[in-house]
Amino acid sequence: MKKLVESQRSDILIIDDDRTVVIALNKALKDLGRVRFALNSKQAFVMIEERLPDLILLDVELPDMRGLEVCSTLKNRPDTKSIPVLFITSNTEVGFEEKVFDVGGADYIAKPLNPRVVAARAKTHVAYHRAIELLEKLAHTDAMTGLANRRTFDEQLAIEFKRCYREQEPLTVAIIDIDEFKKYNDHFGHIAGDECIKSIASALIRSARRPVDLVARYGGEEFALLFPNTHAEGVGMHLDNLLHTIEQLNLTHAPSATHDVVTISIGYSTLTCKQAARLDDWDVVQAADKALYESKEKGRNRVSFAKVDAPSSLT
Ligand SMILES: Nc1nc2c(ncn2[C@@H]2O[C@H](COP(=O)(O)OP(=O)(O)OP(=O)(O)O)[C@@H](O)[C@H]2O)c(=O)[nH]1
Repeated sequence: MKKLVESQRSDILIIDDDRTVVIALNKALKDLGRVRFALNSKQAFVMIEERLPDLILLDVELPDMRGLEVCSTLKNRPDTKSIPVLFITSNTEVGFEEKVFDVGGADYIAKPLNPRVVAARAKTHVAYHRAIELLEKLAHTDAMTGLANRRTFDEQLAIEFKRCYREQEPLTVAIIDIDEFKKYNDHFGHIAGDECIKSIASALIRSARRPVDLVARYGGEEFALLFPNTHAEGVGMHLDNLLHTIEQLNLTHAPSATHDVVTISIGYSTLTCKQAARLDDWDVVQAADKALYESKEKGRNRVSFAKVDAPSSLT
């Protein structure tokens, strides 16, 4: 893990309007990676959009916005909240230290700057940030396929469910299961079974239509797809195409299986914003699961749709 954390070049953003400070910091930090600098907060936010830095060194007093405000803004944005912010200050006011931590600052360095202290602190924070990012990634990724894992699916489902209600947009969920996979494993062995799951996972990710659509490994030989802002009609044809895509992978199935090549079954369901107002996010998954069961019952290698039922407490 240490190697992975250190392998990429880090990106450090200095936000300070004092050019002498910028020059001193650049000299102290250039060995740690790429150093960029902004002279005010407006410039800084543009640079952050271009690329998320691994560390921000922030002057407390900027010409257009207070450093504390800049830090609060960053900590309130999902994409920047985990970036460590190190304040640079000559402020000796009582209580200032608390203010830095109150707005989510990682630490502060007092002027006059000591280049070795700056470099040491920066290095520690970059390493922490990298390690946390890596852990986050590992916690949300299925190790075998590289797809999003069940945890990511559950989290994203909860987010999209709320959005469905708030923005009055439908939300479609599909569950996919590899057909007669036990026969595949029994015939070819577990390692070949893993390779088969990986091939299907790659095909599913290649077939994703939009960046917002989520493809996850739901568990075992099951996958789950999330289509935000999408009606059932918008997804049906795509799912039919997925059946063909998997068939065309031409993965030879076990001799005892119904089809010569590996196939999948799909169930899907759509939640409208009206339903989101009175149901749970799991109701749409349950409905998709019910539809998957129907696909299996009807002979596999097919797509079925099921309406979201009212929860038992409402029926
Ligand atoms: N190789 C491999 N096999 C897995 C993995 N996860 C689950 N399986 C296997 O997938 C098989 C699923 O079998 P079943 O649930 O009986 O279903 P099936 O044989 O696919 O039959 P249908 O779903 O009815 O078409 C089991 O043999 C599991 O051991 C995995 O990560 N790797």
